[in-house]
Amino acid sequence: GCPLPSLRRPAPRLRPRVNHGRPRAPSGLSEAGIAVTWPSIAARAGRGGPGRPVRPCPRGFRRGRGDGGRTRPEEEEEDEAELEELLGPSPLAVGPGAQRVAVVHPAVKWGPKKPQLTRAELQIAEAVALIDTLQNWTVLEKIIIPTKNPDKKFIFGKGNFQALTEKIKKLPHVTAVFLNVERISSLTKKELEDAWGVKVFDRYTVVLHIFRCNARTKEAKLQIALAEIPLLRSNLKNDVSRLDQQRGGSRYIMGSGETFMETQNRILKEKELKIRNALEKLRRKRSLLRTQRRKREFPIISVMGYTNCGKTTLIKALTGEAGLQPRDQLFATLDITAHAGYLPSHMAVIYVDTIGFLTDLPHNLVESFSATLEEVAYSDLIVHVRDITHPETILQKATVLSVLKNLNLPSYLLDSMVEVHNKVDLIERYKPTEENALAISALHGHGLEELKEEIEKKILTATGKKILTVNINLEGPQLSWLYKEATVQEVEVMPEDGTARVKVIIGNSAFGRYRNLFPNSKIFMP
Ligand SMILES: Nc1nc2c(ncn2[C@@H]2O[C@H](COP(=O)(O)OP(=O)(O)OP(=O)(O)O)[C@@H](O)[C@H]2O)c(=O)[nH]1
Ligand SMILES: [Mg+2]
Repeated sequence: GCPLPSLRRPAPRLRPRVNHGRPRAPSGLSEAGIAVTWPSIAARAGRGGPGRPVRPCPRGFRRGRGDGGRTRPEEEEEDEAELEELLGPSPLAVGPGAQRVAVVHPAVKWGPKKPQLTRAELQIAEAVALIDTLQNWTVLEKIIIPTKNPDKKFIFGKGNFQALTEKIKKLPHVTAVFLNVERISSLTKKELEDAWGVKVFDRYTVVLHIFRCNARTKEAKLQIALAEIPLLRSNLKNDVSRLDQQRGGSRYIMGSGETFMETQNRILKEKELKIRNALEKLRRKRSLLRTQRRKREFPIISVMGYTNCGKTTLIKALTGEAGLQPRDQLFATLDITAHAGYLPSHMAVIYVDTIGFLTDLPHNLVESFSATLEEVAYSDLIVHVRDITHPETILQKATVLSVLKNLNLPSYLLDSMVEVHNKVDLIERYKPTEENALAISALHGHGLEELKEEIEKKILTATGKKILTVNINLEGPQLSWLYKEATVQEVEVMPEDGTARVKVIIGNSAFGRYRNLFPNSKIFMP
């Protein structure tokens, strides 16, 4: 089924809490709208340093993503009404019912279109995984049909088509055929449906359906609605030309001077514009969020990788957040969500969970989601997670790297990327062949300490921060200055001489100012 969750109301603004003695919670982030989820501190007793009480988790943090930071409730209600309208039922929706599917994969036999890296069986396996992702959908039959050119209007040769039609007709329990090509025209779809007597879906429709079922936030829903527009447009063209053939010539809508086609096209154009505007509004809010993030200086780590490689599982393991739900599904995560965690030196960071990648992801869909991925440009580090047990792990890596390249990310982000080889619990004595790659099991928690060390090293380089210990006089202003300008991690008081050793994470410019202001303060570099 495909439940349609109702639109969530923005939560009220939250006030950040002052918090000394341990890393501050990145509270300001939730103010600006992104959901930052904060791991339970109680589960990390001992992290706060010896003898210091461990504070409970800051209250009021929302789980998942919402949209906050708005001021006028009337304006919000208007937006909400417009969104409800834009996100109403789609004519392209596949419907919630169960489907028993025959997967038909046209395998290219020869010629320039022959895929270099992917074998037909693996492509079929991915097609089956897409179907299995959908509740109530099952694969009854897998059929590979040789073809010369899958992009042609008629995907199969005449003989093949007849054989296939006979085969499908002999499968009485099948309710739909999933033709594993990127897209078929609505005309071809209709012809095939007439010939086979069942519904016919292409990759685009199936992926779109999965997205629709998994979308939780307004932004994801809007992006899906946007991805549907070109499909609606081409359907309209086909429908109209079919009508014209039947009736002979265009019809005018009474009194309007517009043909049916023109009216429908105009309506579509208006809808597209509205969706783009609504998305733009959400994005403006997010850029506000970015400035806030910058100001508060919480390093951001984007966790990326092929779908189902274990991104969500890894973030769950790194943040100890129980609410995260990794699923053995493709595109389980559709929305960018942020989650707070600590690095070994107690530095607070934000991990960003992202949408997974897929080879041959329909072009329009990638486009409608690339804006979401552009956010990655504002992170300090990318962690690339790979499912090292997958037979196509090398192709998957190539796909991810090529998508990342097309996002126009700053080169330092690509150069500093951390490559993580996940699911090593499934392979005996696994050793990465790539230099610098880290072997982990996100599920069983192996290799996570090393990973955190590596992340911390790179984050310190990326953000130009240092970790150091300074000696201060408790009567002087140093301690409160440090609390204000840097992140104080530990304060070790020496009562006999009224001083303290303070461990801080400090940016370059703040460090320069500290040295000017307190030239006599002793500094211990690590
Ligand atoms: N054996 C094993 N399974 C793992 C490991 N990490 C993740 N998995 C499993 O892989 C599946 C996918 O995990 P997710 O964390 O949802 O993957 P994802 O990359 O977030 O997937 P999408 O959001 O769909 O792109 C789940 O069934 C996890 O339990 C691991 O280290 N070992
Ligand atoms: Mg996920």
